[in-house]
Amino acid sequence: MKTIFAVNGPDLCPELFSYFPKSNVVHFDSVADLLLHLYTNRISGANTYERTLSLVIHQQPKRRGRSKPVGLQSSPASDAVLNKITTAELSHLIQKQFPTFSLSVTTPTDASKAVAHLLEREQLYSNRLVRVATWMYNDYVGSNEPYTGHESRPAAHSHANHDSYSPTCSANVYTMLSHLTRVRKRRKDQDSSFPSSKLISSALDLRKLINIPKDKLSSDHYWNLISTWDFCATSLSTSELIWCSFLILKKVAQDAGFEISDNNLFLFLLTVETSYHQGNKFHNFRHAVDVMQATWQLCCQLEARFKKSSSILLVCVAAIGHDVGHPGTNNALMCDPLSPVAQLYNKSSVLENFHTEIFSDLLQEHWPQILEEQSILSDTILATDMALHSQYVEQMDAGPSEQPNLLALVIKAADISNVTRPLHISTKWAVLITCEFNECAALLKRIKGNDTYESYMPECEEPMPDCVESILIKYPSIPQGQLMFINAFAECLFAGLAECFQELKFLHNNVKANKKFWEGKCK
Ligand SMILES: Nc1ncnc2c1ncn2[C@@H]1O[C@@H]2COP(=O)(O)O[C@H]2[C@H]1O
Repeated sequence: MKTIFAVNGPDLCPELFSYFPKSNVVHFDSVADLLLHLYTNRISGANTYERTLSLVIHQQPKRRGRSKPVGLQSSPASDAVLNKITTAELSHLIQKQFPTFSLSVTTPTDASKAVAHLLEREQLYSNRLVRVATWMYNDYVGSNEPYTGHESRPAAHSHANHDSYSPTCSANVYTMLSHLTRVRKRRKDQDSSFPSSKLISSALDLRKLINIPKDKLSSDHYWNLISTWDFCATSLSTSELIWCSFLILKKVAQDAGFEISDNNLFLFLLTVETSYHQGNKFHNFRHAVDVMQATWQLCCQLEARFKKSSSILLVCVAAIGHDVGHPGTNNALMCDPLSPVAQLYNKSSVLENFHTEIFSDLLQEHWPQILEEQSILSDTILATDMALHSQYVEQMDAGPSEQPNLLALVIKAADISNVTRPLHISTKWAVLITCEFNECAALLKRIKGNDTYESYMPECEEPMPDCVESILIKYPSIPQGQLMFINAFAECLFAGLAECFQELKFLHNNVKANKKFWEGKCK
């Protein structure tokens, strides 16, 4: 545990410092300052709040004197209102705004207990593979024994980390099950008694968090970047990714007549960003922005074919949320060994169902109007399940009367469109997915008990070289892998799309050109 955040000047008992150095306690005078600090560190990458366990010790205000729950108030001095929330409310707000953070909130009274508990877990959690296994399998603690699955665990043990919401001491170690459980509880209780995230957008000017050089902002720099197929999300910072997403969504929302203020749109995007695991090599916010930009570009090409102006907005929103909470693995690993989340979804489109449910909850809070077309959201996200790939390709081949839903086809194409980007961009995505595949293989080996967690050496940690030839020297297996993926999945999809929609012929031409290059490298 790197830091303890102390909010509102709590009395910290001396016992605490037998576990933890005093110098590592950071004090905040207000909840607003704490939130700004969390966002700033996350956006800059200084602390993702995923690799380590963090703790907030919150001094609850002495006198409240309010009759309504905070979430229902609209005070002009919102930051003052924000500062009056209880520890339970702060814990709830943080879990809602920073869903993937392993950040616990506690009272001064429970602080020592919480610190001891977190320190006990922390050493294990510092290993990336143990973290991923914990997210997926919930009760998994990274022992070097083979893991056999959720069903086979004794009941008492299987919920060891299933932290039901406890206001005073919730040792919040992120897991997919706890995320889903919270979302389901919110839906069931419709709990308006807890603070609405709107409290944050009315208290903070979120635009100020986006750190971008002035000269780039004042010109058409980002607008030019997002308006072409040469968009390269891998070379953008988190601030720039949020800014590009803001530009796209503001435009398509305006065209569709779906009102959202700039500050609420920033809050939505910040919450989407914190719903992705920044430490994943491929399935992270960067991939989400890449897929949304591709989706938007494809929609611009196909614009005349859409019956409703809201379609483009809905599919762009679906695209940015289509992988929220992704553990950086795959459905096969979710199902074998059986994870609790796979069990809940009956092993069917497990990750896609999970993303849909998590993202619907996020939209309910931040942009409920989008949920008026809930079926578009779920149909498009579910369409990204590669288990359905051949079904889509076959339907397209069967002729116009059998054609699948156009929006589903667009997001599906966008999801694997990295192989149709210009070669220097496509190669970078290839490296990232290859590193993620390698990590999955390493995890599987440890789950089976064939290697130890301690021996794991993370890959792709240094910056990637810029030119294709240098990348291939470092990652010689890329050409073979790309050829396999293009031959097995991508080429038939883009050929089918080109056949049905001549506007999308460029995708087929691009993938054929990239394939030729990879073939040349495999000779
Ligand atoms: N460039 C690529 N090379 C190999 N596999 C890819 C590539 N891009 C996408 N994929 C695979 O296609 C899948 C699409 O769905 P997922 O995002 O679940 O996971 C993705 C990867 O498994």
